[in-house]
Amino acid sequence: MQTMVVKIGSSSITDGDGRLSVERLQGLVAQLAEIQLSGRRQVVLVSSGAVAAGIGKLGWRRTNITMPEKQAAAAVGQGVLMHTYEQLFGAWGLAIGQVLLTRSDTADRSRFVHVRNTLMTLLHHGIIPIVNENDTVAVDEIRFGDNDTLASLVALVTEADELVLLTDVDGLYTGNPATDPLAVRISDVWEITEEMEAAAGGSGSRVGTGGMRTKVGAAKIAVAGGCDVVVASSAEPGVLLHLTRDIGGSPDSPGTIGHRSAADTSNRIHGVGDMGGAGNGQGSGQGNGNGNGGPCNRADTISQRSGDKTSVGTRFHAKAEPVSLRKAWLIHGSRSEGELVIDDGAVRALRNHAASLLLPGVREVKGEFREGAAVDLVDLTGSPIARGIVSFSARDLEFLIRRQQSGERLTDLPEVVHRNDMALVDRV
Ligand SMILES: Nc1ncnc2c1ncn2[C@@H]1O[C@H](COP(=O)(O)OP(=O)(O)O)[C@@H](O)[C@H]1O
Ligand SMILES: N[C@@H](CCC(=O)OP(=O)(O)O)C(=O)O
Repeated sequence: MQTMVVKIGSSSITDGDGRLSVERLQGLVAQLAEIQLSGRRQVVLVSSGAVAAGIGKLGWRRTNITMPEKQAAAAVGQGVLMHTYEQLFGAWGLAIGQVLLTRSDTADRSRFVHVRNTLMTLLHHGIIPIVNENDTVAVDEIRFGDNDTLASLVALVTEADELVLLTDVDGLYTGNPATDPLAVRISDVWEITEEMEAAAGGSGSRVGTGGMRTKVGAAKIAVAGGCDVVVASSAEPGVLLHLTRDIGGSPDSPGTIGHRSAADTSNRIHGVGDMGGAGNGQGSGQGNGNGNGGPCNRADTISQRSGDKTSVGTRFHAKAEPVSLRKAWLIHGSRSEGELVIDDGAVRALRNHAASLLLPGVREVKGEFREGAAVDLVDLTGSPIARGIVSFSARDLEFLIRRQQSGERLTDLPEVVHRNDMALVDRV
């Protein structure tokens, strides 16, 4: 069965006063339950709202709140949130499981694997995982900080087919629609450009965190791993039902956004994805009905397809040749513990010949790390080339480099970073 990760932002589950709105949650849960129970998808929910729910429950005001107070509010609110979900999903006969994560849970490979096993086991038993950042313990160095990024990693971990980011706006616009009345919605994105990233601004609400910027960042991660991403409005009636009813329909109806057939999903992360039949709208932007002028021109250059009134939200299409889960994890999930400066010959070998990194290509070792750590491989100017799992500790590597420089011939050494344990930064 296909897996769909749905992230609901704080702005979508709170009322005008910033308090948790059970009514809004009810509508979304009803859709998720229908999707899960009909067998159309197995659902993973990433839900924000702990801080908002806590502040509402405690009667605090959001302005001038300190970090410990925010974390205390999350401690209260997470309970309120899960109690609410428990009741709402329970009414449909569905069980839920709470999964609270920090960045360090994905940075460490073995914890990443444990998180994956837990999520997969919940899914196997038909239990809906409800994921949030573990706000009460997360400090800056180990924080995702926004649930969009967290949701994209959850999509990678669960090898999801689709990540839906539900928010208070119906997609990515050519500018922030809260401040730019001429901004138009982009309906399909085949390649995330710098211009597009620049158009994505911060949060428009009092309760939201990352705004569109973190959603585009999340989309970048998920599409590299072979997962389609849709940014859509939670307020649109039946939005999730639209998105899941439609595999194989006509390209422009709300029901046709999905393009992956059930048969081609098994290879979605490890193999080559199939974009068959989904090539519509690729290329320059379509007319957006705005006539001439700035926003119109901007839309034409930054969107592959703008101003489409019929589709749901913005769909970021998965890369046709996704990287393996391990490589996606290396670049986006792991935390680098050091740096290897490599010479130009090694850069060429890595980039052009898919080679492993051998000792003669390593010029310098920076940082303290043990064998098996994730390290960045940078060129002589310091530009990042790749990240990989290193076979030696920093100390051993330095020792080997010194022996090599003194003229000793070192044979039969393992690769410093094996190709299978390496991801090039510009490919992921
Ligand atoms: N280019 C853009 N297109 C659409 N929305 C944008 C854009 N730039 C900034 N935004 C803002 O992003 C907001 C959604 O993000 P956010 O407030 O963080 O919501 P959530 O709580 O759902 O994560 C929108 O309300 C909008 O004001
Ligand atoms: N973990 C926080 C939410 C952080 C966050 O990213 O919020 P949002 O931008 O509304 O998705 C909470 O539960 O309040």
